[in-house]
Amino acid sequence: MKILSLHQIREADCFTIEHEPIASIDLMERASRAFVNWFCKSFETGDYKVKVFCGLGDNGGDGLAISRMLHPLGYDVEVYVVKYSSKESDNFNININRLKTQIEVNVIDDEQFTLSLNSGDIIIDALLGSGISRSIEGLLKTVVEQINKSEAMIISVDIPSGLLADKPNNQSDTIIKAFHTVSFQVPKLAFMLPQNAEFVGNWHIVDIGLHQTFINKAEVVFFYSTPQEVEKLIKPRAKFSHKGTYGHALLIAGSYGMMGAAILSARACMRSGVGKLTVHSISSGLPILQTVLPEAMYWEVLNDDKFLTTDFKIEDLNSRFQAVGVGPGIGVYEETGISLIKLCRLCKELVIPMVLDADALNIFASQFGDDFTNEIPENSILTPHPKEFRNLVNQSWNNDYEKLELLRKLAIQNKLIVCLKGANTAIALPNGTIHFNSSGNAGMATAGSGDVLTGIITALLAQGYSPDEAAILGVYMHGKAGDIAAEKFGMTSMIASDIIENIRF
Ligand SMILES: NC(=O)C1=CN([C@@H]2O[C@H](COP(=O)(O)OP(=O)(O)OC[C@H]3O[C@@H](n4cnc5c(N)ncnc54)[C@H](O)[C@@H]3O)[C@@H](O)[C@H]2O)[C@@H](O)CC1
Ligand SMILES: Nc1ncnc2c1ncn2[C@@H]1O[C@H](COP(=O)(O)OP(=O)(O)O)[C@@H](O)[C@H]1O
Ligand SMILES: [K+]
Repeated sequence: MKILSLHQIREADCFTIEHEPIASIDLMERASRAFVNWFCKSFETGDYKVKVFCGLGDNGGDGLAISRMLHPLGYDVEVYVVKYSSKESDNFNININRLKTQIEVNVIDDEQFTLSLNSGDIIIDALLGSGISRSIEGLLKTVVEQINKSEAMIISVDIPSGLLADKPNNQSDTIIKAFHTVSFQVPKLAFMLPQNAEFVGNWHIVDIGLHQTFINKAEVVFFYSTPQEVEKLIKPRAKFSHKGTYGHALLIAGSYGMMGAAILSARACMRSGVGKLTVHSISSGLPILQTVLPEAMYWEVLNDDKFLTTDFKIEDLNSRFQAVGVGPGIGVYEETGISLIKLCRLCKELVIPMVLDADALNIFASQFGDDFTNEIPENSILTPHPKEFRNLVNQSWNNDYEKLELLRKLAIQNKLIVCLKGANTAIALPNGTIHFNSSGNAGMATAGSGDVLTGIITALLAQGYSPDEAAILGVYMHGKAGDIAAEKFGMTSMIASDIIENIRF
């Protein structure tokens, strides 16, 4: 799903009005109806009040229309209009006239006003929408602060009032802290970013029928990968296929005291459809590996080191492996760094796709400085978490928008696929697009879950998925497995092994 810029959202509105054609006020009616449908599915009527706070622009117009629609459905609706200026939008004025015959409208025009808000109330925030052009001040600020202080559940229409849709707010900005945000047609970039989580809450998209011709043609940088879109990438298994059809993966993982990382990524690799898997690890880890994962083959480090010190040769890899995953638990030893460089050079020469994770990335950051990317083959997949990413780019950022720009730059300039992990993992592709993942949950913030991801993506590369597809599909299936695990065990109790056991291709 495309994430349109604010400018494109306005253009999509205008295009729809002109080409459907539909009057602007009727489009507002449709948007408000879509919100109301969502609301009715989510909340039954009861002995609580729905307090709708409206601004004076079109977002306020939505709030008025929503109030008019909810009232006859049996909801106990109270309407508040915050009169922070003398200018109302046309659609606001039409809707206030339509509403007035039905419900009394409370006007807030004095900063001394104290709102009476109870914990059982539902507040609908229709103060400001995507038309915000400056920080919230004065009367509006007082109202937003009182709403945020209340214990009522806040539901924002389109976007939390005060939040900018696709650029950073000032740290001191006053912004509604919604529990739910119900947004029209497409998600906003702001929803994807950790810095806005406390404002956006759980977000939902409702279809308001903006013209598909416009949306299909719109050129965008950011995408939200919906389950429907991503699951289409899964290749069915052919009836007469055999293990050779699904590739042979090499996973290089583990060191003394870190064999768990190797086991987790290897198990996840086997669960993700690879034909054959060889694990390269230290020889003292061999008995553990062979016991817990008899499906895999092993190639141990010959000298009995506690870490990887392999002098990789072309004949070790040539015509054997279709994908190489390296990093989980290998440690950041200098000797391992030398082996890693040899490995990367051979993979580049033999054009074997790679996944680089965890300590492989830490080695690059600590031993190879700013030139680290010269050694990484083009089209490799990197899977850093934010701290590993910071060390890799050797730069910090003031806000999440700057972080995304650094991510894009890394992917474009070096022709890499970089998965910046976390909630809504951001996958940057060499073509400059960024794809946000839709699956996963905070239960995955547990040791070893990143190792699982490395195994999954390595398996997909070995099966012939392109690096772009392997990254997008792998991250999604990892999150989906985490979601199933969370349902079974609870977010707090689930562990990385539970993610593996619930991978479902
Ligand atoms: N255009 C359309 O066809 C549709 C628009 N819709 C709604 O319209 C919204 C956008 O409407 P608008 O563009 O009128 O924008 P807003 O409703 O956000 O209001 C913008 C108005 O408030 C003023 N303003 C901006 N920042 C302010 C601040 N900090 N303090 C005080 N006043 C401020 C602006 O000068 C402008 O007059 C969307 O978020 C959505 O809710 C929906 O009804 C769907 C259809
Ligand atoms: N709050 C969260 N919501 C969704 N996914 C998360 C969350 N926290 C972590 N994850 C996922 O869990 C994995 C954690 O990886 P990582 O930090 O490398 O863990 P480890 O190093 O312990 O293996 C990543 O895929 C990340 O996207
Ligand atoms: K709003």
